[in-house]
Amino acid sequence: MSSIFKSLLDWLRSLFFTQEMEVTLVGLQASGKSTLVNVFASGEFTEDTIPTVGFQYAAKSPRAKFTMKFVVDSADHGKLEAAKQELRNLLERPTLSNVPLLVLGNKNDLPNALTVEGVIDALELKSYSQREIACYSVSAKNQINIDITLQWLTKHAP
Ligand SMILES: Nc1nc2c(ncn2[C@@H]2O[C@H](COP(=O)(O)OP(=O)(O)OP(=O)(O)O)[C@@H](O)[C@H]2O)c(=O)[nH]1
Ligand SMILES: [Mg+2]
Repeated sequence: MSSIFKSLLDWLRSLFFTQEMEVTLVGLQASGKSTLVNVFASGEFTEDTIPTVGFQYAAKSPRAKFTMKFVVDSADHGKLEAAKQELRNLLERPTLSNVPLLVLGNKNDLPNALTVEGVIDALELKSYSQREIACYSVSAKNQINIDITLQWLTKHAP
């Protein structure tokens, strides 16, 4: 990674951590949630092959505003139907009706990964017309589009 790009990313990360917000990261098994949490917190990709039992907890603030991210393995085509259903079930909950949502198609470094348009289609994101949804294609491994993800989170902080 170039040093200018790295310092930009470090700056975004520091902005992000001066804000108080609560982010919930949801996704199917092995979509890369823990890896992303590590990348956001430390900037380092650590090969995380240990599945999380229960939930992983980074930091919490009492004044936190609630935002949500939904992680999809964009290279695992067999799981997209299940991801679509789980997302639909989640978004039908009345308590989540006003929560901004960012969908991340992770692992875009893999050769068969869907494009961002492919993720939008596979998850039928256009059917949620009443809700604020953004969708990015990212790679926790190669740190692709982690900058715009941090920007989105910063913008949605209180
Ligand atoms: N190629 C590639 N592999 C990734 C990426 N992100 C995560 N992985 C790999 O995907 C596997 C699962 O990652 P985890 O972060 O453990 O996934 P998780 O969503 O936390 O999984 P559970 O805790 O079981 O729900 C690991 O082997 C990671 O190294 C990525 O951007 N690219
Ligand atoms: Mg995990």
